[in-house]
Amino acid sequence: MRTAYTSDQIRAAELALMAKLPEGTLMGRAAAGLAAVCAGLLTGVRGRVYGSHVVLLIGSGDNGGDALYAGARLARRGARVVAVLAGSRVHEGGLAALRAVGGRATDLRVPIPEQARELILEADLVVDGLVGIGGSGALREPYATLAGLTAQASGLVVAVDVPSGVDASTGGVDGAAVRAQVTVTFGAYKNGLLIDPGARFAGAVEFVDIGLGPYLPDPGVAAPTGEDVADLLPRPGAESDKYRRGVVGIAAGSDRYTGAAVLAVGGAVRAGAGMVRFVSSAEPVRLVRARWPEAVTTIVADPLGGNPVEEVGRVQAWVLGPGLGTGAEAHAVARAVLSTQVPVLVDADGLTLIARDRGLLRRDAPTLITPHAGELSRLLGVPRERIEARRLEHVRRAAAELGVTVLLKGSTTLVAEEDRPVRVNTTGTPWLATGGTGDVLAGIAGTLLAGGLSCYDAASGAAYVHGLAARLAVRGDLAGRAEAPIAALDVAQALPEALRVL
Ligand SMILES: NC(=O)C1=CN([C@@H]2O[C@H](COP(=O)(O)OP(=O)(O)OC[C@H]3O[C@@H](n4cnc5c(N)ncnc54)[C@H](O)[C@@H]3O)[C@@H](O)[C@H]2O)[C@@H](O)CC1
Ligand SMILES: [K+]
Repeated sequence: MRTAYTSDQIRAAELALMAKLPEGTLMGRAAAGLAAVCAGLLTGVRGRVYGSHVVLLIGSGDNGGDALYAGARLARRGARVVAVLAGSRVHEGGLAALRAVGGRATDLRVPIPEQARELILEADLVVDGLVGIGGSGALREPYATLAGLTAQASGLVVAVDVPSGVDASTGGVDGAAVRAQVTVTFGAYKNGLLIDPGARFAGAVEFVDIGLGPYLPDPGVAAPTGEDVADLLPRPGAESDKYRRGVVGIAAGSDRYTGAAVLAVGGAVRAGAGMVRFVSSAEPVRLVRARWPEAVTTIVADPLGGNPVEEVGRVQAWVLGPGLGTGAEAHAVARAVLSTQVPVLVDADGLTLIARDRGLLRRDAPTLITPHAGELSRLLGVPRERIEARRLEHVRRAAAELGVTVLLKGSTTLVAEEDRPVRVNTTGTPWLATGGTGDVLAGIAGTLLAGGLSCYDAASGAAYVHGLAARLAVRGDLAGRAEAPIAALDVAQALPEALRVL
């Protein structure tokens, strides 16, 4: 499990560790790690460090100090290093170290002279040491202009600890931020490196151990690795039969919306359900039977005329909602499913129904909801843009207010349950942003719920496997071939391979 922390948590741990070490030790470790990564990158693109042009963007805090000491190390190896001093103060020790080995420093405060632009645009490497975990709010000038200029850099951009402009604790970005190819982070991951929009600015994250581990508190955010997910997933044993492996019920589709049902059932079948019981009106049932003969189907002609899921037979978990519709008949199906005593996953139209009738969520058995930001917006009464900008805050709030497990879809999928770290999924791909992939995800998570996983584990395991399957589908394999667009059914079809390589 890769764990991540807020700035305050990191700072407290650093204070505890620093108290036991000679002054400057931690910055020395950070700068050495940063310089090593930079040297490796320069060697990769230029063949050597000697003679390369390095520009350091230096703010007034210790983040700038790290960059200056690392710049000094690079200058010692023959790099031509220029520090752009953007703050009202500068880390004096770091600046002296850089000057001692022939590095230059240019004091470039507002307004940004043309020279700063040229330096940034032409450098082989730009090191962003403007602000780290001490940053708060939108970047002020001249930092904002400098951060914006990094987008035009022709060389590499490496962020120190966290890209300046990204809120390390939340991943929020208000205004300009440095867009890095690599972020070298010290001591522990910061939440903002894993959660969008911040994660998008961080690029590849390189971790430098400065000895903080024993001093870190319980994490607020955690990203499961493939190994973690493999450990979670149920594997059939000698004594397994289809009932023990888990029967998942799927109440989805309507005569108007049939595709979502086919995709959700596909996700469940391909994720390895012991059995899928599908209940819907006649047309979706016809299509599901044609595509997935493995599913056992029930047609409900009149959901208002009695309990619509009574005849379905025993299930260990339900998936409710994809393509279900939002009228009175769909409401009757939702009420019947949510009245059962087994875990229920609510997605898509099911979310519209519970947004209108919160009473549906009053139940004893576990509930997992899987909204995207728009659907969560309706559930919380918060504008979609605000949710997108503050995903961590809102997924936590939804779990607390609704008393359910919440999987918030998006470029980085988050899973929240009260009193647990928010789980972040790292396997997604932008190609997943296509219609129907959410239905497949619902089917996978439903299968894992039916297999006995908790909502929290089923949601994070499903997100991981779903993202991995999408990556496989995009490339044909994991061997780095070119990427191609995918359809939702491709993701379902790639699930067995994803489970094999996990
Ligand atoms: N504390 C420690 O033990 C260690 C800290 N390290 C480095 O120190 C950094 C933290 O240093 P600091 O606490 O000095 O803080 P930072 O250097 O991250 O930033 C603080 C400075 O930035 C300014 N600032 C804050 N928000 C701003 C904004 N929106 N626009 C413009 N300026 C803004 C503040 O006025 C202050 O001068 C870490 O990110 C890391 O890079 C490392 O050297 C490892 C050890
Ligand atoms: K930075």
